[in-house]
This record gives sequence, C-alpha cells and structure tokens, in this order.
Amino acid sequence: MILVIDVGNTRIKAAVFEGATLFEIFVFSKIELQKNIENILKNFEKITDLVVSSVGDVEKQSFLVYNVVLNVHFLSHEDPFPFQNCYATPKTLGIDRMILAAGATLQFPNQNRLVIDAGTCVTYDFIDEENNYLGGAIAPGLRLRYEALHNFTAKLPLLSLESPKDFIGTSTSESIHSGVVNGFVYEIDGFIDEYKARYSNFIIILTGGDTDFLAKRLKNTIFANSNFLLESLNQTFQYKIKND
Ligand SMILES: Nc1ncnc2c1ncn2[C@@H]1O[C@H](COP(=O)(O)OP(=O)(O)O)[C@@H](O)[C@H]1O
Ligand SMILES: CC(C)(COP(=O)(O)O)[C@@H](O)C(=O)NCCC(=O)O
Ligand SMILES: [K+]
Repeated sequence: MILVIDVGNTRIKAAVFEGATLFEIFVFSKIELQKNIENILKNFEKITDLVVSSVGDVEKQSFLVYNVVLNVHFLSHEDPFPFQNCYATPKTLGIDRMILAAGATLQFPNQNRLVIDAGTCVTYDFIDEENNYLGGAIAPGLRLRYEALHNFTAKLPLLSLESPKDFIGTSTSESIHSGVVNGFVYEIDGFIDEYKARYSNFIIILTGGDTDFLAKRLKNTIFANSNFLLESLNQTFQYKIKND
C-alpha cells in the first residue's frame, strides 16, 4: 500500500492506493500535515511507501521523519517519465505539471491530450500523440483572482466564489463575480479554442480544486476528474518502479 501526497500552493491532498485501487482521499492544510499523516498511517497499517510531489513550501524534513517506518520518495524531474520533455527549461517545470502529463500519457495512449489544472494557479499542459510534452500556460486561479482584486486596490472587497447572475454586473459585487468567474470561463474556453485551431483532435482533462465549479460552465466537452493528480501520482510512481 502506498500513500501519495500532493503539496499544492493552497492545500495538501493525499490518497492511499493499493495497485490501481484508491482507498481514501484526504485534504488538509500545511499546519495539519503531521497530524494527518499519523492518522492515515494508524488507519492503514499496510502502507510501506510515501510518495511526495511538492510545489509548495513544506520542508522535506516534514516527510523524511517517516523514513524510519516507510520508504519516502520525492518525485522530481530526474525520475523517468513516459513522455519526451520539450520544455525549454525542463528543470523549472513544476513537478505537479510533469505528473499530470505522465498521468495523461499513461491513461490516454496514442492521442493528443490537454490537461487543465484549476488550482491556486490554472495550468495548461499539452502532450501530443507522439508523447512529446510541449508546454502550456500558467495563469492566476479563481481564488487568486478574487484575492488580487482586493489586495491590489483600495476599494474592492474580498469576496468568496459565487456564480454571477449575468455578464453585466449591476453592483460592485456582481461586477467582481462577473469579472472573475465569467472572465475565467471565457479564458479557459478561449485557450481550448486556440488548441482546437492547431490540433484537430485531442482529449481534455480538467482537474484541481475548482473542477466541479468549472465543469458545468465550460462550453467545451471535458473529462472532469478532481482526483486526476493523485491518480497520476500513483501511476508515475508505478512507472518509476518499472523503469528506474
Ligand atoms: N476548501 C477549500 N479551500 C481552499 N480552496 C478551495 C476549497 N474548495 C475549493 N477551493 C478552490 O480550489 C482552488 C485551489 O485548488 P487546489 O487544487 O487545492 O490548489 P493547489 O493544488 O494549488 O493547492 C482555489 O482556487 C479555490 O477556489
Ligand atoms: C505553476 C505552479 C505554481 C502551479 O502550482 P499549483 O497551482 O498547482 O499550486 C507550479 O506548477 C510551479 O511552481 N511551476 C513551476 C514553473 C513551471 O511549471 O514552468
Ligand atoms: K495548478
């Protein structure tokens, strides 16, 4: 049994797998890390390996303390991946994006794939049918847009995510919701349309904390799976064991 942990910039997500079977998912904050790992290890005594993907600012030591009872693995760009990395700066490519690309390559063979991860940032990653990872885009995520409007102005309040009533906002709050939510949705659909203009055929995987909110609002057909990164982490680790 393995415990996979994805440290993002907002939250930590963890999952217990045995082979391809997912047993349970846990979502928590950085300060609750130790308490959660200890609980998980107590409930799943068969866990032998801890597999970590981190783009957040959690110290490696927070995981290395478990080295006495578990094999601790930090995935990095030096591990084997099932695609050709064509990024001009492969060492600065986020490990979360590499794992998403690996999951897309392994789960959807012989086709073009676009992965959209709507987390703290929204990231786009494209892997063509010959398994070349081409790159994509990084933009502020949904929550970040609300926070940026508040933090960088004198007058705008900090609002929580809400569906705009219309694209014409008739108050300060409605204008903010329209700008953030509609703007985000138009942007994602706009990106998808650009990819469609260049590639006749590809599948789209949507993941990240805003998956469910976005899935029903996009005009394009997508495969929505908020657990895609955790599943991909498990698959990338299995791939590493076979190919190291
Ligand atoms: N309970 C929650 N706490 C924080 N963000 C949440 C929560 N539920 C949904 N979200 C949304 O999830 C996004 C963060 O997604 P997530 O995948 O957790 O990010 P990351 O992987 O970067 O840590 C935010 O934009 C926010 O709108
Ligand atoms: C773009 C990211 C900040 C996204 O992080 P997330 O929203 O998943 O927390 C992360 O993938 C990262 O730090 N990337 C490094 C730069 C790059 O991928 O080119
Ligand atoms: K992301």
